[in-house]
Amino acid sequence: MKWKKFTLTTTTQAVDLVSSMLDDIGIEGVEIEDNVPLTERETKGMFIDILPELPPDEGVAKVSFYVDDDRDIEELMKQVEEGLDELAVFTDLGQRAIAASETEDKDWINNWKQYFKPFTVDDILIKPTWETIPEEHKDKLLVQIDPGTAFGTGMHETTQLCIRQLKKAVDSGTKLLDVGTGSGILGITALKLGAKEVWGTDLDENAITAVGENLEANGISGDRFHVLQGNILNDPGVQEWAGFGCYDVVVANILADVIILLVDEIPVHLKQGGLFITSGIINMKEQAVLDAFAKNPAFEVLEVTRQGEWVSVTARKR
Ligand SMILES: C[S@@+](CC[C@H](N)C(=O)[O-])C[C@H]1O[C@@H](n2cnc3c(N)ncnc32)[C@H](O)[C@@H]1O
Repeated sequence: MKWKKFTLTTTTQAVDLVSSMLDDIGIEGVEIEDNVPLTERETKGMFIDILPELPPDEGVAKVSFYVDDDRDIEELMKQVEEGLDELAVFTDLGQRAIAASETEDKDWINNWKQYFKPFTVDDILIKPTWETIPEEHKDKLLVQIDPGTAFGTGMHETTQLCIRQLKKAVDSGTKLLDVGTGSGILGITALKLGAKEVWGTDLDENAITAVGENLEANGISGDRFHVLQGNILNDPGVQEWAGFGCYDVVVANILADVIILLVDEIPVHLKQGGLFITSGIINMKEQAVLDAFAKNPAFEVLEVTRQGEWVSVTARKR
């Protein structure tokens, strides 16, 4: 589909009002660029570990919106200008300049698919559901994934670190808890490796649909992978649902700060001798994660593995 991009230069204080005005006239999904640093809460909510260095905020913001070619652009821009006139009465709109850029061909939801190609993690072939199996990989253990809008194609280093640890940890009796399951890639790989059953949690509701679809794509029955939206860190309902003292392996590929909190929650869910495989840890936070494990007498760290700038820590419950 063809889209035209318009960028309004305005003030940071006007951004919320402008976005709401655009929404009122049927323009959804605006893009905002400014130099206002994210709050700690925003950073956590977006699962970002390292923030870019920003120049000082000078109160200027750019609000971009996309309009598809089918719309009457002249009429729409008239409505935008009228909306801005109304806002100008009670807020400073700054420059209020609108720039139109070249028409682009964008499919926001599906654009990433062109970068997701079949790849291997040792003897496992991870393949988008829509691609065919490459001839040279026909002998590999096949995992098919369409993450949809959930996280987890398997291409990220942290997912691959977890998969390599799962290969060592999983056997035919394994009951696995997959915290932050996303597309379900880790749980599904564990099932393909022979695990008996998986329980997965995620904060993201999209994970529920993604896991269901990916189980189907892999020919795995739904009663082997149970999934729940919620936070095992602070929701007694989720903790109860997952169950206590019953897992051979827990895997969590999230972020160092979340792993540090999980170090105190996971022991109650693991069997004695069970393994906690963690990743999502950027190398500069490796020591903080190791310190958290060292502080908890329930765990002994067995192995630390690394790929690129990412780290995985595997610990055993004593
Ligand atoms: C990096 S993705 C990992 C997805 C997938 N497991 C993989 O390895 O590719 C992290 C996921 O953890 C989820 N998440 C973050 N904090 C969580 C928490 N406290 N409990 C459950 N899920 C969480 C996010 O929504 C996201 O889907």
